[in-house]
Amino acid sequence: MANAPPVDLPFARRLPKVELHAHLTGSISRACLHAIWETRRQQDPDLQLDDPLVAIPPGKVDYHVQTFFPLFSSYIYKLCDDLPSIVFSTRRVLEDFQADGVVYVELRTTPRAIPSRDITKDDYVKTILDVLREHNEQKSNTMRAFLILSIDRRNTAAEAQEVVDLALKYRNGGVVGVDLCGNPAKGDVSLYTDAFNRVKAAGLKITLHFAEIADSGTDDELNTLLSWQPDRLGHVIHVNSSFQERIKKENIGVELCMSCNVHAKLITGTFSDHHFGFWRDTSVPVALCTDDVGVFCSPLSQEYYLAATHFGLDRAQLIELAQRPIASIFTGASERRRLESTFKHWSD
Ligand SMILES: CNc1ncnc2c1ncn2[C@@H]1O[C@H](COP(=O)(O)O)[C@@H](O)[C@H]1O
Repeated sequence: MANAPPVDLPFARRLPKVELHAHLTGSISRACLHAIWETRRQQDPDLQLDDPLVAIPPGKVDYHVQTFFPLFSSYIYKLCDDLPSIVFSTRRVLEDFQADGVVYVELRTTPRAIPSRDITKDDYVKTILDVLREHNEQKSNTMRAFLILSIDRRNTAAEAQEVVDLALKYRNGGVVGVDLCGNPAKGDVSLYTDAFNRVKAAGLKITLHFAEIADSGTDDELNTLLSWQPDRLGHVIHVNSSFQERIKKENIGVELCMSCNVHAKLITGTFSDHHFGFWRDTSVPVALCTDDVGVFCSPLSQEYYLAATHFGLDRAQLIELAQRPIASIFTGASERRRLESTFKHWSD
């Protein structure tokens, strides 16, 4: 590769990629939301929801903590509130990741009941797992997809236990772990200690949103989160050197979402200031991730391209970087072997 041309977007797209931090509802493209809105409007001409292309204007990516979370509760959840919309959007999300060269994805989603349509949290999870299974069984598909269930920081301790119940019920049906997500400005995480202890005791994997904002990066909160023995951590922004050392010592995988962090102003500065620059020089598994490609509009190929551009990586270094998440996938040996073999046989 001595004289290989510099990394460009087509190369980053062709590169096999592993996506470990993608919220299902946040990964729905505006075009897909628009298609759902068109269908819903045909069924119900009195539909009281704006066109997604108006509610979430094309090109707008500057959502921050105060505007980002309401986008889901006040809009997208209302639009995607029946099983056909959930099936349609999940299929599209899988197609979009695969078309971008992703070969392995662990999507995550918060179990959602929709009482007005008689949909339980169990129905919601089962519906998504059916779509994932249908995708994985299709031999021509080059990407395999698995599911992480999220506990939202707005959940009560009992609701968190319900998520764990579902994760355990469907652990042989495609659920590989449990996440803690939601507005980092809300909630007291110690409420979920029993729930995550149950996840760990059952042998399921744990990933946690970690120190996304200064308020959720207190020593108290981070000590509680680390006491649950997470396998991976998302964002990892407001982390002082003593927590960095613990993460390194315990070799916990880090899921880094550059575009989200820059556009949502979760970090100070821009791409070249991102803490990817710190973690890339450690030996922990590093995974570049999209977080919410439907909102921040940067597919995984672009995240790799941005890393190459802002941190001076050549093609060989990018291929190496793309393999770093394999050590921290939640599925185990057979998928790990498949991914290692994919990279071994891949040539540009
Ligand atoms: C900025 N980064 C983030 N930090 C924390 N939580 C986030 C997030 N991005 C998304 N979510 C969580 O994922 C839900 C949408 O997908 P699902 O309905 O679960 O599939 C949001 O409601 C939010 O709680």
